[in-house]
This record gives sequence, C-alpha cells and structure tokens, in this order.
Amino acid sequence: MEQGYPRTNMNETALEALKQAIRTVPDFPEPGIQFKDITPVLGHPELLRLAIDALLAPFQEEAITKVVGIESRGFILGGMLAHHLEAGFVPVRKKGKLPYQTLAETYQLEYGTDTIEMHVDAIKPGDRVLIHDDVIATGGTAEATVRLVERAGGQVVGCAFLIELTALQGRKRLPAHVPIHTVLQL
Ligand SMILES: O=P(O)(O)OC[C@H]1O[C@H](OP(=O)(O)OP(=O)(O)O)[C@H](O)[C@@H]1O
Ligand SMILES: Nc1ncnc2[nH]cnc12
Repeated sequence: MEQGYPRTNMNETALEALKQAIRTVPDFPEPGIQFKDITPVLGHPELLRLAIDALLAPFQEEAITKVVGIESRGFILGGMLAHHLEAGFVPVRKKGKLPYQTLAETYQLEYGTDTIEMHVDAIKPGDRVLIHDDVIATGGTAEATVRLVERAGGQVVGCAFLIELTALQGRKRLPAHVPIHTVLQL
C-alpha cells in the first residue's frame, strides 16, 4: 500500500482498505458458511495498526481496566487492545481449556448449545471491561461473555468487534445497556 493513513479520525479510504483486505472463504469450516478471514489484515503492518486504532477509538478515555478476548481469534487483537489501553487481558475459552476454577455459560447455537468459561478470579467487582472478538455473527458467544463478566461483578463498558455480520442480527442478542462498536459491517 502506497498511501498512508492517519492514526485518528479514520477516514472512509482507510475503512475501505480494511474491508477489501478481509478474505471471504466459501464453505469453510463447513458447506454454506462464508468465512470471514482476518489474517490478511493481521499480516499487513499498516492495516493491523488501522484495525487496532479503529477498535480502540470509542474507548480511549473510558478507563478500561480489563480487555476480555474470546477464543481464539479474539485473543490476537484483544491482547494488543489491552496493551494500548494499559489494561489487563482476560481470556474467555471454550469449555475445558482453562486450568483453574471457572465460571461457565452455555448458549444457544443455530443448532444445539456451546459452553464458554472464564477464570473465577479474572474479573473483580469494579473492573471496567471491554469485550473483544473478531466477528459478531449470531451474537451468542458475545451474549454469554457479557453474562460471565457481569456475574463476576465487572462493568461491561463496551463490546468491540472488527466485523459485524449484519444479516445475522447478533447485536439484538446483547443487552440494551451494553454499547456495541463494530468497525466493518459485512
Ligand atoms: O456471534 P456468534 O454466532 O456466536 O459467532 C461468533 C464467534 O464465532 C467465531 O469463533 P469460532 O467459534 O469460529 O472459534 P475460533 O475463533 O476459535 O475459530 C468468532 O471468532 C466468534 O468467536
Ligand atoms: N462467517 C463467519 N466468518 C468468520 N467467523 C465467524 N463466526 C461465525 N460466523 C463466522
């Protein structure tokens, strides 16, 4: 890319460059799924910086104390967000992956259910939490993550997603009091 982008006030050109870099892979991981692959953004230094800046923008002055990243793709940018916000990082993982005592939440998938977990001591009452994932699709994973954080006594200051699959209306599953920030709507 020849053109430079400002770090703040992200313009339409920058957003378009990010959008163009998202790769759609048909029929992955199963037939009928149009998979949104963020790895071209991750691998490109300038686009990676743009993605981080865009995710951070509404939360810079929010005194976030913990960024919660959702397994597994939410760990990648989530760790960087925590570093930029000078916050801690908390992994939310699929059932059975975390070593210590956990809180668990089970949520509805399109067919069936899934369970995610967070360490019991990862969030303290008074923590100001930013939840991050790469994609919000049906919203089930994010909805369950909000429940985990609130059960632990944290305040969800916002949820930041790089990609919102708007047709699936995932944001409707999140509680009305939680601000939702999505960088790209696909
Ligand atoms: O809004 P939802 O319908 O709940 O879907 C969104 C979730 O699906 C994807 O994760 P996936 O389960 O593919 O796991 P991975 O990140 O480990 O690949 C994505 O990274 C979100 O975590
Ligand atoms: N289509 C999709 N692409 C990437 N991640 C997803 N998570 C749920 N649906 C997805």
